[in-house]
Amino acid sequence: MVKPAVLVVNSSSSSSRMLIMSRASRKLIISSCISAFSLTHFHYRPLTYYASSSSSHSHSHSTNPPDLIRWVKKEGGFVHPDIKINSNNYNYYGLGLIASQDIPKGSHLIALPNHIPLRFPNLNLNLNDAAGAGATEDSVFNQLAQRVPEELWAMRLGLKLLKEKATVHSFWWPYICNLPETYDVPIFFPADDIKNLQYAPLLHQVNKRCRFLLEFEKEVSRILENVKPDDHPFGCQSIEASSLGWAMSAVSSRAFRLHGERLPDGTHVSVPMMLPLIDMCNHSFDSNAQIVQEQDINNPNMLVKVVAETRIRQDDPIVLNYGCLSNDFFLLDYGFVIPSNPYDCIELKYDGALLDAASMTAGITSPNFSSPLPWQQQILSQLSLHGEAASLKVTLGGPELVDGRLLAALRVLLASNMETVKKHDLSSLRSFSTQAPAPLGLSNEIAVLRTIIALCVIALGHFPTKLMEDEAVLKGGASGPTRLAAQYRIEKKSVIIGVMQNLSRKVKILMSKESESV
Ligand SMILES: C[S@@+](CC[C@H](N)C(=O)[O-])C[C@H]1O[C@@H](n2cnc3c(N)ncnc32)[C@H](O)[C@@H]1O
Repeated sequence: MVKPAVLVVNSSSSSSRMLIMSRASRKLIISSCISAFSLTHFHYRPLTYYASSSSSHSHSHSTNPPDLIRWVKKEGGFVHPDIKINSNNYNYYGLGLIASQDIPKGSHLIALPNHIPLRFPNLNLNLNDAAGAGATEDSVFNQLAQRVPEELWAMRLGLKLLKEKATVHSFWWPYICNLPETYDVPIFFPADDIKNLQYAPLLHQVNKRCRFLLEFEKEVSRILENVKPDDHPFGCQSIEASSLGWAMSAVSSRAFRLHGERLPDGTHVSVPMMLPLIDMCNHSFDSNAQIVQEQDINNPNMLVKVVAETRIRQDDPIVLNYGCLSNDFFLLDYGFVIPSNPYDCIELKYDGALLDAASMTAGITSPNFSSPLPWQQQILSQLSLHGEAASLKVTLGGPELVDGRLLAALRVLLASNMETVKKHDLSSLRSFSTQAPAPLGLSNEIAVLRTIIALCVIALGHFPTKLMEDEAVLKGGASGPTRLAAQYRIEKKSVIIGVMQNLSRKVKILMSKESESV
């Protein structure tokens, strides 16, 4: 079973695409629709790409692409006779796969042989040869790929996609023609809409990607400057940040991670790949199909297939679960937001002064989060919330509701005596179970939950707009990135409100238990 590792978005057609660095409030028009590259080499196609537009939210595929199902079958793949590509919900999810008849559970829907997926080539080159006289097309390509940090692996596979897009007789041309021409991911949002995401961890990621693309554009141009036409991986076309962004978004929104070669410890490396036709399936947490990889990656037979997990009724879309991801990942990589996403959460920095403020707001006198006692510091260190190796990122929301480390820290710091705390191990202090609803006593637990509720109030106050204002943006008919940004922040605020409501209910129950016990 594999999951998509990256994602897509698209929006309306537009004649310009922009990459924005919101932190510096700079709006950089990276290129006009089709840049003035020169087609100096016969075997290459122009690397056209289009920007996401701020005016509407619609996927943009080319108008008359080759028949993808026919191509997959011609290449030895299997496609169930009762599935077809559907464009009826085009404006919302883009294209998708749909059942034209009832399909029984367990049916094989699609199978792809080894040569159809698009993956990063295993070049195994000596990097010292990659520049200068000994450079070949592969070595130049490899040198570019080596410049991409591991965490931006989508860009690495994106380079391969751009290379194939530039090649006239590319084997993958029928697939590439079917890819959306635009993506609604935040790197293509106008500066104001990036700013309107209003949530620092996501803004940080968006800025990081934009900065990387702008820097990488320069590096690519430097590396390709003196490369001979025959060795140029992109047919002598200039590669701009916007085409790099297109490729990275195409991969991040459609790639799946499959098992690669087996390592000595028995595990497998995971290899991101683009899976033609399979990547036409849209996402649902309530999926009706799943990807199954049965063969070794080097097996020439069927590499990967999609199997019906449930009975699929006529006209139902065929949907995969892209993964239990937060809306940050869905938006950043795929360009959409899931309403009431059970995996969405907010990140906070564990900060003594902030917790003191929250605790005092909750009516707790003299909290000592900023100055924990030595025995409390010791436990905080065990929780990695104190000391040099501390990792201060904690979360609220999602399946855990309250980060176990945060919960344990609050319980310990609001505890009046060390002996009671020492009777408990860390795992019970971290746990939010109904069996042990208050490991350090009712009043300690009530103070802990009230502090978290106050923390939520502070977090909500950090958003520049109110929920009602965001909802008015949607009601006002905003579209494209403005709508997505509003949806995103509505969901983030809803996560916080959900945590507050849940904890308030728990406080009520604990208070009634407390009054019963008096
Ligand atoms: C793997 S592709 C699926 C095929 C795609 N719809 C197309 O037109 O080519 C993933 C993209 O489909 C769209 N998508 C998939 N599932 C979605 C969902 N549940 N809600 C909104 N958009 C979705 C997003 O644009 C996402 O980036």
